[in-house]
Parts: sequence; C-alpha cells; structure tokens
Amino acid sequence: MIVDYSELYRQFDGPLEAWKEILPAQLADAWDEKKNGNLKRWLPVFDTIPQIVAKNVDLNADWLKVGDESEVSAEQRQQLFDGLKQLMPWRKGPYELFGVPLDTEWRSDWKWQRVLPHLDDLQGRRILDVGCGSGYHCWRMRGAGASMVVGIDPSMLFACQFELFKKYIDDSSVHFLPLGIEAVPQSLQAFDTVFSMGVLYHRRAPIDHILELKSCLRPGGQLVLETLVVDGDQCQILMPEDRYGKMRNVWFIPSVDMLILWLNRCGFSNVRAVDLSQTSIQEQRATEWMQYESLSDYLDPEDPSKTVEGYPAPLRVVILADKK
Ligand SMILES: Nc1ncnc2c1ncn2[C@@H]1O[C@H](C[S@+](CC[C@H]([NH3+])C(=O)[O-])CC(=O)[O-])[C@@H](O)[C@H]1O
Repeated sequence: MIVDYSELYRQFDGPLEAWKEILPAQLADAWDEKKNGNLKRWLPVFDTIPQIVAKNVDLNADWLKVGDESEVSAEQRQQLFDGLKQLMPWRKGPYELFGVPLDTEWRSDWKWQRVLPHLDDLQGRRILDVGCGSGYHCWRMRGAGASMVVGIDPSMLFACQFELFKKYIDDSSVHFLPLGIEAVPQSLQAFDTVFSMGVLYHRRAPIDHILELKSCLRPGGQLVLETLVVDGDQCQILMPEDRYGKMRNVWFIPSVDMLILWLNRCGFSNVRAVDLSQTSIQEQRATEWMQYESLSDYLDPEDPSKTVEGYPAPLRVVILADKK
C-alpha cells in the first residue's frame, strides 16, 4: 500500500472508533494489486515524481495551487508533467502543480462557488465528502476551515490522483478512502457536514442513499446534496430507459420538489434548494488532460436543451438539509 494511514487512524476518535476497527481490512482490500490490475500502471508514478513538499499552497485558489514553478527544476517539472499524464484522465479540478496547469474536464470550482456561500460555516467541522472524485472539493473544504475532511470514492484512479497531491501538501487533516458509501458502518453519526455531490442519480436505491448519508451525520449536522433534477412538480421523476447523456448507471432524476419530499420523508428538517443551474459546455468539456468525449458530445447537436437520447439536458440542484 502506498499510503500511510497512521495519522488518519489517530484522528478517528469518538464515534469514528467504530469505523477504525474495520478500516484496515477495507483499505488493504482496496489497494490490493491483484484485485485492481490498473494499480500496476498507476503506482509506479509515485517512484518517478519529485520527492518534495510544496512551500506555496493555496487551498482557496480556484486553480488549487500547490507549489510555485520556482520550487522545482526543469527536470523535476518534466517528471511531474509525465507523472500527471500517466494518471489521465483528469476529470475533477482544476489544479496548478508547481506551475503546471491541470485543466480538468470539470470546472469543479464553479460548483464550489454555487455551494459554499450557502453552507453553515465550515470552520472546525468534521466533513465527509461522499463520491469525492479526485478530492478537489475536499481540499477546498479544508481551505474553508474544516478541521478534518474525509473523502470517499471507490475509484482507484481518483485515489491515486488524490495521493499525488497529498504528497506535496503538508496537511494531515484531509484524507481519501478508496471506498464506497456501503463501506461506512451504519449509524456512525460522526460528521458535522456530509456532502453527496453528483452521486444520487448513480444510486439504484436513492432513498437508501439519503438514509445512509443521514446515518453518517451527527444530530444537528448538515447535509449538502447536489444532484441532477428535471423540471416539474412533486409527482415528476425521470428514469432513463437506458443511458442518460451517454452515462450508464443513471437511475432516478427527480424534480426539485420530489427531492425535497424525499428528504422530508427521510426525517430531515429545514430542507431547501439553494441553487439550480444548467450545466454548460464551458463547465464540463474535453481538455488536454481529459481527451475523451464530454458534455457537448452528450447533447443533441440540433437542440442542446436535450441529451442525445432526447431527455432534458443536465440541470443540477444544491439542496441543504439539517439532521434533527
Ligand atoms: N458507491 C459509491 N460510493 C461513493 N462514491 C461513489 C459510489 N459509486 C460511485 N461513486 C463516485 O461518485 C462520483 C460521482 S462524480 C462527482 C464527483 C464530485 N463529488 C463532484 O461533485 O464533482 C459525478 C459523475 O460521475 O457523474 C464518482 O467519482 C464515482 O466514482
């Protein structure tokens, strides 16, 4: 395993003790190269990139800034560039690593700008970010004052991308666990804020997902739920026949009012939508660092208000809710 989790275990106290008991086995399994063949391709990157710590780090910069160009030699910069290339595709960002601009498929900073102003102050909070991707938002949460951030995501590519940045950032309070939400013990009630952004529509059982998120929160904690929605009233929901915007695994896309109903039925209070935004082809697009298809290829070329399958184009809501 390339990651030393001893600091994480040290910080997992109080209600997190229950998870600490099973975590070592879960993590060993996730990092098992026999079970995930791609790790053989990605892990060697960690032997070839410069072994330094960044001096100039700005977790509040939209292009998350880790190190200045002046902190590395031309040779080290090339090693970094090559290492980053080996960990493509880069979907969630953007970052700037020792002067190398990493323009990712998503402008995840735009989502953060839509979310952050509405949140309970993150200062001193323990946060869980479910489906955290490369961990871009985890770093931004820490930049906004969180005392500890735990990001979980079952993608081992995202895990490697996160660990590459973690190598250079001298901060022991942000952690990535390469696990799905299913791996979190029930009734943990350990986090002050739980984020689930871009995950709900991938879940076959959305109500169970909401209840899982709730069980991670302490009483009085805040849920931040960001997901795809469709226009319509409390009775409206879209279940794609097959793909949605060429994405597999899209199950339920409710209206905002239906989503609010779900959260109320799950026992949350103060449920409110704070942002509704159409995803633009400026926010999600192919770049040098993600050269596959992106949003413009998923939309009907004749009518970009629809996906290629004829469904409404991606519209995303941010909902906040309090656990009683
Ligand atoms: N069972 C699971 N448990 C946890 N995560 C999962 C699971 N299954 C898939 N994921 C992860 O959920 C993330 C969803 S992406 C949102 C990223 C970020 N939050 C963003 O808002 O930009 C949006 C998208 O791919 O449509 C991916 O990284 C999956 O690996």
